[in-house]
Amino acid sequence: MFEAGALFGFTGTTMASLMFFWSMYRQFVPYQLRDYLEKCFYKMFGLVSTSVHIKFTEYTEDKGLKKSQAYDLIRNYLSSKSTARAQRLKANESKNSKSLVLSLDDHEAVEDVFQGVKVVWSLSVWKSDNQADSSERKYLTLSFHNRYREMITTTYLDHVLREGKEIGLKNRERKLYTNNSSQDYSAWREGRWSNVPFDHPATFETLAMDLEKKEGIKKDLIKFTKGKDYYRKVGKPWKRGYLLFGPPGTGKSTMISAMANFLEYDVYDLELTTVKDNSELKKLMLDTKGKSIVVIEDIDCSLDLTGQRKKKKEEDEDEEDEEKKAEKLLKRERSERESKVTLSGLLNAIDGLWSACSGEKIIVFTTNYLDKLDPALIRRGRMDNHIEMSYCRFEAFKVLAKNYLEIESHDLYGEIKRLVEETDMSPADVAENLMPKSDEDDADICLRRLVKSLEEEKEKARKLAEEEKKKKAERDARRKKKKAEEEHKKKKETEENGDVFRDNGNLI
Ligand SMILES: Nc1ncnc2c1ncn2[C@@H]1O[C@H](COP(=O)(O)OP(=O)(O)OP(=O)(O)O)[C@@H](O)[C@H]1O
Ligand SMILES: [Mg+2]
Repeated sequence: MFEAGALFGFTGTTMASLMFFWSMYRQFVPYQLRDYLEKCFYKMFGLVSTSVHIKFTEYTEDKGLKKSQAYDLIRNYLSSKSTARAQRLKANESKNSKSLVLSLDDHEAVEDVFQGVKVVWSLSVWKSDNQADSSERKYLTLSFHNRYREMITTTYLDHVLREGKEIGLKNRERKLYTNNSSQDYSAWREGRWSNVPFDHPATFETLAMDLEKKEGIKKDLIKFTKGKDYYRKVGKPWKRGYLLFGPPGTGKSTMISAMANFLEYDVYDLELTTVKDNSELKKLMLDTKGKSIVVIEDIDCSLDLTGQRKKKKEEDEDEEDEEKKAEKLLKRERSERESKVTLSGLLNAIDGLWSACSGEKIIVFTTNYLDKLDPALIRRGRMDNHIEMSYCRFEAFKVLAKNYLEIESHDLYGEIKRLVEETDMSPADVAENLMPKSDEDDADICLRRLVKSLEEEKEKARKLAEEEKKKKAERDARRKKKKAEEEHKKKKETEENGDVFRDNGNLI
C-alpha cells in the first residue's frame, strides 16, 4: 500500500495523509493480519495495477536449500537506505562485535530512488501454516511502475548487486590467513588456509618513513584500486606486485599492515618453507580471494631460490669463515628437506595467480638482501614497485616522536637531526628509545636516551668501519702474499722444466 502510494508519485497532503494512515496501520495491525490483508489487496489491485513486483527469497531451492547470494547483496545495499529512511529497524552486532549494524526490520518497507525513478523494497516473512513446521522464510519484494520495467530489471538491479558487493566487502571482518598449520590452534580453517581476525593497528599515518615516498605509495595504491577499467584496457590482470627491501626493523612488515588497513584488504601470509611442493603452492595461490594482499616474508631465507648463482658466488668468497659456510649449508639442506618448492614453481604460481583469479590482488615480497634474489623473481611485471625501507632519518624520526611522545618539536631536534642523518639506526630501535619506560619518563628523558643511544651507535659504527678496514688490509696482504708465492712456485717449475729439457737435449 505504502509502496503503491510512493510509486504513483502522490504529493503534498495526499501523501502526508497516506503516510499517517500507513504508520497507524503498521503500528496497530498485527503483521499476520497485515500480510493477509496485503495479499488480498495485491490480488485485487493486481487486476488493474500497473506496478511490477519481483521477489527475492533468502534461500534458493534449486540445489537443496542454499543461501541466496543475491538476497545477501540486496540486504547489504538496503542497510544504508534503511538506516536513513525506514521507520522500523533491526540492530545486530557486527561480526567483530565492535559496532551495531542496522537493517530493515521484518514486515517493513523502504523507498529508493534511482535515476529519478521511485522503487520500494519490502521485507516479508513467510511462516508455515503447519503447526509441526516452525520454519520461516524471508523474502524481499521489489515494487516499481511497469513503465520502468526495462531500466529497473537491468541497470537498477545491476547497480544494487554491485553496490551490495562493495558494501559487503567493506563491512566484512578482515582476516589474516596463514598456511602454517602449526599456528592454527585458535584459527578457523577455510580450505587450505586457516585464519584469524586481522586487527593490526599500523596505518600510513603511524608509519615512519620519507614523507614523499609514503605519499607516492599511497597514490600508487589508490591508482591501483581505481584501475579496473585501465587494466582491462591494456590487457593486464588487475594485480600489482611490491618488493619491500631493507635492513631488519625498518618497517617492512609494518608497511604491509598499513597497506592492508589503507585498502581494507585481507592478508594471506604465505610461509613457503611449509609448502610441500610446487603444485601445493599453486593450489594455495589459487585459493586466495580478491581484495587481498598475498605476502611472502624474507623471501631470500624461505628457499634456495637463487640456485646455481648463489652456489657459484659462495665458491668465490674464499674468505668467508667455515662456521658461516656450515650454517648456510645446514639452512639450505633443511629448507630442501622441508619443501620442494623451486624458483620456477614460485614463478609459475605467481603467474597463475596473476592470470587465473578475479578481483584485485596485491603480492608483496620482503627481503633484507635485494641482491640475493634472482632477477626473474623481481622483474617489473612481477614485482612492479620496488620500495626501499631505510634507516631512520629525520622525517621518519619526527613521525615516531609524534606517535610515541605526542610532540612536534623540541630543543634536542637539531642534535637529533644531525645524529640520525649520519648514523644508521632502524626505526624499530629509535621507537624503542622513544617509548617511555616508566611514568616518570617524559619527552625530555626519552629524547636524551635516544641521543645517547645514537652517539653510542655512531661510535660503534666508527669502530666497526676501522676494524673492517684493518681486516681488508690484512686480507689484501694475504692475497698478495699468496699470489707472489704462486708466481714464485710457477717460475721455479718453469725453470726446472727448462733444466730437464736441456739435460734431455744433451742426451740426444
Ligand atoms: N618505519 C616504521 N614506522 C613505524 N614503526 C616502525 C617502523 N619500522 C619499524 N617500526 C617498529 O618496529 C617494529 C618492527 O618493525 P617491522 O617488523 O615492521 O620491521 P621489518 O622491516 O619487517 O623487520 P624484519 O626485516 O626483521 O622482518 C614494529 O612493530 C614497529 O613498531
Ligand atoms: Mg618483517
